[in-house]
Amino acid sequence: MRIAVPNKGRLHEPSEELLERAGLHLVDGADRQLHADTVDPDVTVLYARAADIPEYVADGAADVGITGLDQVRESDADDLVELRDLDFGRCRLVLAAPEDSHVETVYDFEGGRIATEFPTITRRYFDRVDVDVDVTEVSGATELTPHVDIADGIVDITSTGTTLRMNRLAVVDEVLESSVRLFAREDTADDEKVKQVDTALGSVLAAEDKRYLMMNAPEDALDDVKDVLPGMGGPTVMDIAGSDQLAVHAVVEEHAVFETISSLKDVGASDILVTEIERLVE
Ligand SMILES: Nc1ncnc2c1ncn2[C@@H]1O[C@H](COP(=O)(O)OP(=O)(O)OP(=O)(O)O)[C@@H](O)[C@H]1O
Ligand SMILES: O=P(O)(O)OC[C@H]1O[C@H](OP(=O)(O)OP(=O)(O)O)[C@H](O)[C@@H]1O
Ligand SMILES: [Mg+2]
Repeated sequence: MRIAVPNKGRLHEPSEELLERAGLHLVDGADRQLHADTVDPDVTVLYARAADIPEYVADGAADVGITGLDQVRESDADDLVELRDLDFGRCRLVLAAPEDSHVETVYDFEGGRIATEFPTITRRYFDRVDVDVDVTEVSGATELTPHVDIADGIVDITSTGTTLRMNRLAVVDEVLESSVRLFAREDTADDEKVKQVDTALGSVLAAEDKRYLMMNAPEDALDDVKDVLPGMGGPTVMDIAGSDQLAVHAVVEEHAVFETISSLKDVGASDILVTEIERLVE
């Protein structure tokens, strides 16, 4: 079973980090540029350009892929199914025009020229809104093209908005909201190994916004402690040898930790520990 992962660029490191955190540790090999073995002898990692990954999965060179939704939509690859939003590489594909142009809506582009690294998505978008434009594919520095009379507008990626601002471009419309996805082919999406990898990656995401709370509490405070802990399936309660205190463990939403600790102290809990959770399989 092969996982295609971006070989460079901004998605490379976070993708590898996610695999590591999911327990799919990469084993050092001679050519980590091309592929890497993992601790699971049945799972290998194949490195490819972010833009090529959908095609690799569609062709069967890999069984699952990790890349941006923009790349999946831009590719001609059919029969791909999205398994999971991996919640990084968040960006927007937007239609933008020079700030000083008279363009206000997409309809003002009728008969105009659009430069983009995403010609497929762009043509599909203009077809949908029924505006006739000439789409030119460029391979970088898209933001410059309206200023050198190559285009009247662009469709490009933005996240902080800095690049658009620096190039005096204003957003006219949003074309696509993107983030990194785990995807497979239709015919392999239900394979046991594919599901295992999906579950492992999902377990990292599920744990991210949770914390594990451990505390001691007097027996007669247990009901109050339970009331305070929203926890998943109630807290775990254990006797402490030679003590009239109980040990109470629970999983709590990260955003609720601050308030929960105050309430726990109020009802008599002590020695409260908060720890991160590596993975959580529900
Ligand atoms: N500014 C950004 N913020 C968040 N995600 C982004 C941003 N720019 C790109 N991405 C996401 O990362 C993916 C890959 O972009 P990246 O810049 O790493 O590679 P690239 O420029 O396509 O690769 P190459 O260097 O091979 O041309 C994009 O398709 C998109 O999903
Ligand atoms: O809204 P911002 O935060 O400014 O991000 C948007 C920029 O980020 C990407 O470029 P990248 O940095 O990947 O450089 P590249 O053109 O070499 O791909 C994208 O192509 C935009 O140019
Ligand atoms: Mg880039």
